[in-house]
Amino acid sequence: MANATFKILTYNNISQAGLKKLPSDQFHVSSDCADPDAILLRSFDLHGVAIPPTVKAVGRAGAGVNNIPVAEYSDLGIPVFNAPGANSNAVAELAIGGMLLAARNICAGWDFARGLEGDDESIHHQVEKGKKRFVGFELAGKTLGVLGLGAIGVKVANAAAALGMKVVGFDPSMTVEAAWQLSSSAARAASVDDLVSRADILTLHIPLNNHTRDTINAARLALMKKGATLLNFSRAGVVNEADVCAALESGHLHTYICDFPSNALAGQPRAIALPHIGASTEEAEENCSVMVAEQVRDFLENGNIRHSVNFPDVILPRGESVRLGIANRNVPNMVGQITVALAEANLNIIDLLNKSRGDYAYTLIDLESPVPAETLERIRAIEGVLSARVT
Ligand SMILES: NC(=O)C1=CN([C@@H]2O[C@H](COP(=O)(O)OP(=O)(O)OC[C@H]3O[C@@H](n4cnc5c(N)ncnc54)[C@H](O)[C@@H]3O)[C@@H](O)[C@H]2O)C=CC1
Ligand SMILES: O=C(O)CCC(=O)C(=O)O
Repeated sequence: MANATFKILTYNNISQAGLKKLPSDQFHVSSDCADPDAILLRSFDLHGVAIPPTVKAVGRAGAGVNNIPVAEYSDLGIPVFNAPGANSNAVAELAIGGMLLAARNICAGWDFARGLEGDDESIHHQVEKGKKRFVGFELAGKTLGVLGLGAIGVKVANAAAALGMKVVGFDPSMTVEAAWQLSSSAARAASVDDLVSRADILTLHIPLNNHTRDTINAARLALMKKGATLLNFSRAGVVNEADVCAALESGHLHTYICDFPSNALAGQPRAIALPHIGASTEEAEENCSVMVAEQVRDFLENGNIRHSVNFPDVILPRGESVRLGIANRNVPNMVGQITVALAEANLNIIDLLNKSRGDYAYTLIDLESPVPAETLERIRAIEGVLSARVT
């Protein structure tokens, strides 16, 4: 819709590169807005937050959406967008860094070196005497287990293979695109249990949801090789932290490297917890904000859906026509009832695209003439229609 002004509420620090995609003559972007058309956020937790009824879209400038009540928004017909792959390189590089931290005892060694006192000759003497405490191991030849072969997992697997590691992965829902990108040297584990039992180093790159919570628990830790290393740049909840601490204390697990500090981990000398910086590079922040801002803008202006986690991709090229975007339940006769309402208002359809995804569907309809308010209300009142909007 030309000259529309949309209000965007931001939580967290959204990179300027993305905000520039929302020109100020058409978008009011603010961290304080009572009636936003869309919300842009990173890790802010929206669970339990009552969002205003004006909200039409939510954009997560990142990958994980466990901080967003996606099912609740689906029932309101609100698409949740994310930025698949946009920060994957940043996380993959940090995961490789995490492996090196563990393999070469870098944090403990650096701590020791920074604590040395005396003149340089004395420091040199203490270094040569003390360094035997920090003997590590090389990555080449070790087996890396990768759980979750999506955007991040595949990049970690390929980088590890290039470092001479043997890579084994498990992902029952790997996409064809990810499979094309994965190094042909990577082996396929038969199950999570098989994967964890084969790994010298296990790295987790799965989303946190009801199926993946506590994936690494006492039983799985017991299957791991004695002295193995666990990396978690996914989410705190995909491991059972108490079980990880117990495995560190028994010595069965040698090191736990993660992006999620906690009081329990602070008391573990062989746990290294970074402050959720996996995606904290300028490049990743820009990529995520640009991708999600463009997607939210296209939805607000044209009703197009691209990279939503709860609705299908539905994209129609935009002409001069009036456009109607309808989110509905994926049940019979939705398009039938909608087109009857349009026909009875004497509205001629120029183009129509309807796609479904699981329990939900989305319909874009281009019309020759404006939709009267009562027709829009009639469509909204159809059982199964979740939201309807003219753009
Ligand atoms: N530390 C940080 O700052 C960041 C953390 N993340 C976390 O990493 C996760 C993965 O990110 P991406 O690779 O970009 O997502 P992605 O969606 O490209 O890949 C996730 C993969 O996990 C697989 N998967 C899901 N459940 C599984 C299971 N039970 N067993 C094995 N595989 C399973 C999926 O099939 C998919 O291929 C995000 O959901 C997020 O939680 C992502 C970006 C930054
Ligand atoms: O925005 C961030 O820094 C967190 C990134 C993240 O965890 C994700 O993209 O899933």
